[in-house]
Amino acid sequence: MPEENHPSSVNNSVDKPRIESAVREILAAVGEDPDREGLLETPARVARMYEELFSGLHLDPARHLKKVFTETYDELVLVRDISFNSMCEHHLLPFLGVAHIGYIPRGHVVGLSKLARIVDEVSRKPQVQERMTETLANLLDTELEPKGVIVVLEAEHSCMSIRGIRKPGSVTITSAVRGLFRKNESSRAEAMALINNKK
Ligand SMILES: Nc1nc2c(ncn2[C@@H]2O[C@H](COP(=O)(O)OP(=O)(O)OP(=O)(O)O)[C@@H](O)[C@H]2O)c(=O)[nH]1
Ligand SMILES: [Zn+2]
Repeated sequence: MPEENHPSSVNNSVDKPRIESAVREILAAVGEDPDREGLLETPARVARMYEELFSGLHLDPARHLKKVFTETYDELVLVRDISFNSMCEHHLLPFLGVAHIGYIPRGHVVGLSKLARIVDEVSRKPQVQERMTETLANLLDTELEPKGVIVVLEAEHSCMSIRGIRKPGSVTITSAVRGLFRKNESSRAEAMALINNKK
């Protein structure tokens, strides 16, 4: 089977040699010696790391939501505390946290793991937290056509923790609602209470 069709292969759309030469340039530009022993393999490591961290650029997360199960259940389904890490597009530093994904089915449900799979895949690209939140909400809304969708992300941005304003511990919360959650305040409040009801 060719590598690009192998299910376990990371996509090969990332130009690793190009990343390697760019990383050598950065090392030289900051005053390092890219040829010293400890740094010799660094450009190749960074290239492999970016291939992993940006793999979402070349994947379609909607494919995880194509297989559904017919169910009459039409109350809230909520998976809370799905850990994720993404990359801030302004500084290329990670933002890390948890996603809470809820929806009210309309005749069919999706496997619970698929909600975590789409969080993983959507997270693996340079972006801002607001867009990641909207992307997840739109994906669920379009693919599942549920009665409602709620997505809440809580994350710490390392561009705010380790540089610049340096406020470790600050948490950014974003939310996106669709359908019933947009119109119905009590449904939204119920979902938010479950999300916030942390043990
Ligand atoms: N809205 C939003 N802003 C983000 C996100 N990630 C990082 N930022 C912000 O992006 C902004 C970029 O601001 P700039 O003034 O262009 O860059 P900067 O001089 O490095 O900013 P400072 O971080 O304030 O030093 C900063 O305020 C970051 O905190 C995000 O997911 N959403
Ligand atoms: Zn940033």
